[in-house]
Amino acid sequence: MSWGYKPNNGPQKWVENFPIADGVRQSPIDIVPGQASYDAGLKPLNLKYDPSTCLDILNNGHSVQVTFADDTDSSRLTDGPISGLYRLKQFHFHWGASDDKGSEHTVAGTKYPAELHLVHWNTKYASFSEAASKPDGLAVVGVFLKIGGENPNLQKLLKAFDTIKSKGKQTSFANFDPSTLLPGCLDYWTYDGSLTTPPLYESVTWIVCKEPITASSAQMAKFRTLLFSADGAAPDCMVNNYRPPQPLKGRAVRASFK
Ligand SMILES: Cc1cc(=S)c(O)co1
Ligand SMILES: [Zn+2]
Repeated sequence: MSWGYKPNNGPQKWVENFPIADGVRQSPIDIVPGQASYDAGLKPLNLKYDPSTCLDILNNGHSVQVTFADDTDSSRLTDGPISGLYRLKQFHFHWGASDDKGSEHTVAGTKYPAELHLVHWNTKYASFSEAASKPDGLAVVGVFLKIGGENPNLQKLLKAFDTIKSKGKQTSFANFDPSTLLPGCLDYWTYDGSLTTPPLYESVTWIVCKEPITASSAQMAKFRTLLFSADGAAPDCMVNNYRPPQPLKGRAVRASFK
């Protein structure tokens, strides 16, 4: 039985096969704005994405993921809390079965309906997979989704969902600019954490944007038409693919803004 989000294979069980689930820098966390310390030394995020690096969109059985060509520096993150240059590898989402939950990070206990993760890897290493297990290997930009007006930039993504409904489905997906999914204001919180899915490597510098982007309730419903299950298996709706907040264990959360 492989890991998932059900009572018998979900976040409460992951520690059985991935003991680091009880580690000292696990993600996500509850971000308490009043306890975050403003750090004037934090630089603004510098994100530059080249839509021509967009390759395909995939249902990997845990989320919907858009993958990028990472053989050049043309889609990358610099500055912010990191040093060096991190290349964009993929982005994906976590969401709930209803609009009242779905994000992984929470803000003073508040859950958002979904959370976008833009995954970047440190080019001091030779590849994503080499970087993925290093303490400074990854930088993930998290963006909350809140319910509001229809988001035209999500539409292109959502239209592809019908062709990747079940686990293992993948289709080419070109010329998508992930910067269209970023909020106008790039104020952020940052802390040292981990992947939020197994293998839960403690390799992520988390960069969580304070400002959410919007999605309509109908657009959120579209995410919920995806399936955890493969073609031919009993259909199992892909919902609640989020890990709940983990203990802070003394970590500092810094804010790039006052
Ligand atoms: C690499 C990676 C990062 C995150 S946050 C995730 O959910 C899955 O895979
Ligand atoms: Zn994620």
